[in-house]
Amino acid sequence: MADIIIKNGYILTMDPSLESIKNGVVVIEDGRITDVCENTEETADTVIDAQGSVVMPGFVNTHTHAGMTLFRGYADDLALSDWLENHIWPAEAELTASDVYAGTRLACLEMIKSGTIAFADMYFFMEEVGKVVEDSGLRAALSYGMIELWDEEKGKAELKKGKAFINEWDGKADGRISAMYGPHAPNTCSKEFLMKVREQATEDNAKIHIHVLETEAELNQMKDQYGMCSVNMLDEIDFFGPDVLAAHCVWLSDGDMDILRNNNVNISHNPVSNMKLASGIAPVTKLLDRGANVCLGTDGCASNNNLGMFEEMKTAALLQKVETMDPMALPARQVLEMATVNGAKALDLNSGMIRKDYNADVIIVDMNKAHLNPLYDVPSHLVYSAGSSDVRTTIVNGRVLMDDYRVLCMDEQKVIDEGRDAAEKLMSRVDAKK
Ligand SMILES: N[C@@H](CCSC[C@H]1O[C@@H](n2cnc3c(=O)[nH]cnc32)[C@H](O)[C@@H]1O)C(=O)O
Ligand SMILES: [Zn+2]
Repeated sequence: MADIIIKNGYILTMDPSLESIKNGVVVIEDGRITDVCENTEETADTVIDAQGSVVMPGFVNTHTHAGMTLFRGYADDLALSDWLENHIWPAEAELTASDVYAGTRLACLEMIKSGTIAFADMYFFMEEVGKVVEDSGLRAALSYGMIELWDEEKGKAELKKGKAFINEWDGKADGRISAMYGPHAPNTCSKEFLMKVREQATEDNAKIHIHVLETEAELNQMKDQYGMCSVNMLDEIDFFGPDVLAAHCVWLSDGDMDILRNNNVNISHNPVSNMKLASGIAPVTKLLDRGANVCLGTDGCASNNNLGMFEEMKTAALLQKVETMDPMALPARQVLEMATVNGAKALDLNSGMIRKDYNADVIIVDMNKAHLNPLYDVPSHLVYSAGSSDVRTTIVNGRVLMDDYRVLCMDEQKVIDEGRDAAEKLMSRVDAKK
């Protein structure tokens, strides 16, 4: 007997070798998908009727700072350097472990409710993030964000923290958690420090998560300092590889794109954050045309201001169209791939498709809504019309985290209340320092 059978749904497989099934069945056992078909004789403990819904792989959010939910709407409408240096960093200086715990729980609740099954995170107090991910049932690739600022002693201490986190957390929660090194960016970490991180990551067989060329200011700073851009500098020190997840990559030349593609670097595009901070427009269409693995992230809640992947998909599609002045650029199906298949590839997850032997990381999207009717084309609706609140069921590793809009893995109201309380106390400490 299987654990779960989902029946009567439109199965959007995202599997290039298996077309979508109009009225199909997904069978789940021991955390894996064991069958995807039109009909089954199989029985299960739990049978989910997905009538009028789309059954699809859950989203992979490849760049966020989950704990930053506490700064949602705190400092809007500012440029990145002013925003970070004068608002976010002073506030983050007051963060405690329990704040990050509360903020990350709020983030996980939001992600489960909006159909995200895995996320890549870079922040402080990552042990707290690990605990939240372990309990919530989600998957995550976690990194302690290391900022060195050309201070050798600070660099040593940061690398030590990064390594300790990896030693303790990589592979935890039945393999749902992986740990990465998180050197913040080429303009907050020296070349020497980045070389050390690369060496250490190779030795520990750990991946690397880093911000790259998010702003024009970074590009200019790099040119002044090294006489070349971040991508060239990182290439020169042999930093790149398929184990690198580079967030943003906005200010790329054609040569930079070739370098990223040739080194199989995973690129997290975060269009809402890039638009809100007026960082610029990443050349996503050109990267995808070259065959690069471009995935999708929301960035933190202070620059977005939510973790919804539906909104991120729509924004990505619209932004490329207006950037290239080509309405055919980045069509719905391709954006969906970025948010599922490509994200899973970047984090090395056996997820991102509804396919036999893949992880049972499945969401059910309710199409019986005014804004989703009539329905001609499923990918089109998912990208251009649907929203976070249309997700009715979220399953990760074969565990139902949300069933028909009811969150089962945490007390929703308590998580909201505790997030609000933590933010209020944090802000009174920040105000007292002013
Ligand atoms: N150990 C470091 C913490 C780094 S966590 C990662 C950092 O990235 C910051 N961050 C969030 N969004 C962005 C972004 O879009 N660009 C650059 N940094 C960001 C975030 O606020 C946090 O300070 C320290 O002691 O400061
Ligand atoms: Zn970021």
